[in-house]
Amino acid sequence: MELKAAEVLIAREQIAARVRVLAAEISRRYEGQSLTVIGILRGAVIFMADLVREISPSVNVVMEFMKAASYGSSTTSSGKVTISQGTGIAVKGRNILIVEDIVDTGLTLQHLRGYFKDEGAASVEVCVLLDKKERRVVDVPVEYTGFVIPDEFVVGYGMDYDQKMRNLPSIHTVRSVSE
Ligand SMILES: O=P(O)(O)OC[C@H]1O[C@H](OP(=O)(O)OP(=O)(O)O)[C@H](O)[C@@H]1O
Ligand code: HPA
Repeated sequence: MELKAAEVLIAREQIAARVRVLAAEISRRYEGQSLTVIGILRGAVIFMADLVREISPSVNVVMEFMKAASYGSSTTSSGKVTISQGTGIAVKGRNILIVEDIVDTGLTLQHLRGYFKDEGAASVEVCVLLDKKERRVVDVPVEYTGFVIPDEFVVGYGMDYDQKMRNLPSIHTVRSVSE
């Protein structure tokens, strides 16, 4: 099936406004401290780039990236999540903020939270732009959430369908090209 972007679900201006609010909360929480912000490739890249630039300079931000893989079909996860590309940093004693574009089943975040805890992080928090709450299969804490969205496939602002449409500045629903 081939899909294309349909209606705008969240416009770029709405995203920008919400990112500023999230960054302000994060700035208050980590004022005067160091914070290692970990973007989960690839979907989080654009959100993370905008988020870190809105965090106050009074927070000492370090940027890192990692990649997680979950086995299963493209739309359902089997529950087996692995870190396919780590950061290479020593996690012990750091304040970690995991940045994700979207939380769906929650399995990826559950695995990543566990990983950073096990590695001895001083603190672990999560910031997601979108939360598809209805899809959750595990109860995983998310400290900072941009928007709760319905169970609809979305693209843009970093999110893809078949690696495409990540570059769209707004978040869109999709429809089949034949429609
Ligand atoms: O809550 P879950 O069900 O675990 O799903 C969320 C994960 O799925 C997406 O990544 P994806 O595998 O599509 O990779 P991408 O970021 O490269 O698009 C998203 O970026 C999260 O990492
Ligand atoms: O709606 C979505 N779009 C893109 N990637 C995703 N990964 C989980 N849900 C989605």
